[in-house]
Amino acid sequence: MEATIEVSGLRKRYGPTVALDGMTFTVAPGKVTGFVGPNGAGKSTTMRVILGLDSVDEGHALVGGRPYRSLRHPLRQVGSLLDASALQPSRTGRNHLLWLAHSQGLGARRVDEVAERVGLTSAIRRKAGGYSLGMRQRLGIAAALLGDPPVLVLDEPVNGMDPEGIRWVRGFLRALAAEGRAVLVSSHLMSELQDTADHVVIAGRGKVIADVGVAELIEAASGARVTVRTSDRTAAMTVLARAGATVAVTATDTLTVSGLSGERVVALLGEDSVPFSEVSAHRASLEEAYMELTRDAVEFHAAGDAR
Ligand SMILES: Nc1ncnc2c1ncn2[C@@H]1O[C@H](COP(=O)(O)OP(=O)(O)OP(=O)(O)O)[C@@H](O)[C@H]1O
Repeated sequence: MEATIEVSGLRKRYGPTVALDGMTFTVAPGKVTGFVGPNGAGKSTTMRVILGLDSVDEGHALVGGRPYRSLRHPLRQVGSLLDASALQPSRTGRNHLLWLAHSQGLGARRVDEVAERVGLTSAIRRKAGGYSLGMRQRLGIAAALLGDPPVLVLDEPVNGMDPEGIRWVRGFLRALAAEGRAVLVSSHLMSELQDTADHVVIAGRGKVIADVGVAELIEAASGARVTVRTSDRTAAMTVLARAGATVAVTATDTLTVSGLSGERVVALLGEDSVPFSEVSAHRASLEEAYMELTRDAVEFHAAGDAR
């Protein structure tokens, strides 16, 4: 099976709420594709449609060229994690996996393999009800991997994980993609995808607002700006503004300059003997790039979040 996901023109309403408004993107094999957007952007609904759990008013989603519901062995073709807390608390982690494995004609050996792969071996015989959210996420990822599927769909897999867990998921997702799998992973925080995603699909109000490689996105958001570090901020601002630059103060000793090249900044500061310890091309963080793109698409802001 070709390891791809194709989402094409999905439209869906819940009464007056437009959940999906033409959502369209493709997930390629061998990459981690981050699916990012503010709350209510339509990420979970899209994932449910990909997995055949939700219907749409228009459009279609294909996995390996076919609708999920027509796949012969769906769990061997697509692994998914939608809600890590959806488990029976009195069952051990191992029994939870055994129950799923049996439904796919898989045995106990595969269960122990995936438990080991996600680092749950020592806890796998304990009741899942006593697991932390992070351990439940690992159990959910183990379940997604049971059928060794070429496509993975994971909804907020780092939710509730501690920094060590988050680091583990990042490396793990990269390794799964390096094995040639198509990995679609959602998050409402771009920063969670830093060092993980090769590509991002940014959603807002039910549609795609950017579908772009991470390197390209950072490059575009960085713009033609220059970072200047100086012990004489006032003098530097005066000289650079006089030459026509737009200058913003980004820290006590740091300025971000637009409208002049790095070489020109160095020359101007040199001519006026303004001290500086660094002049470099500004590099936007993934978070910064994301904020710029989603500014107009945010459905609502958290209370107290000034606009
Ligand atoms: N079962 C439902 N009934 C009514 N409205 C729904 C239902 N499911 C989703 N919606 C609405 O559809 C829109 C998209 O929701 P969805 O959960 O797909 O977004 P999301 O990007 O996954 O957000 P979050 O990060 O909060 O999970 C939202 O406005 C949501 O309130």
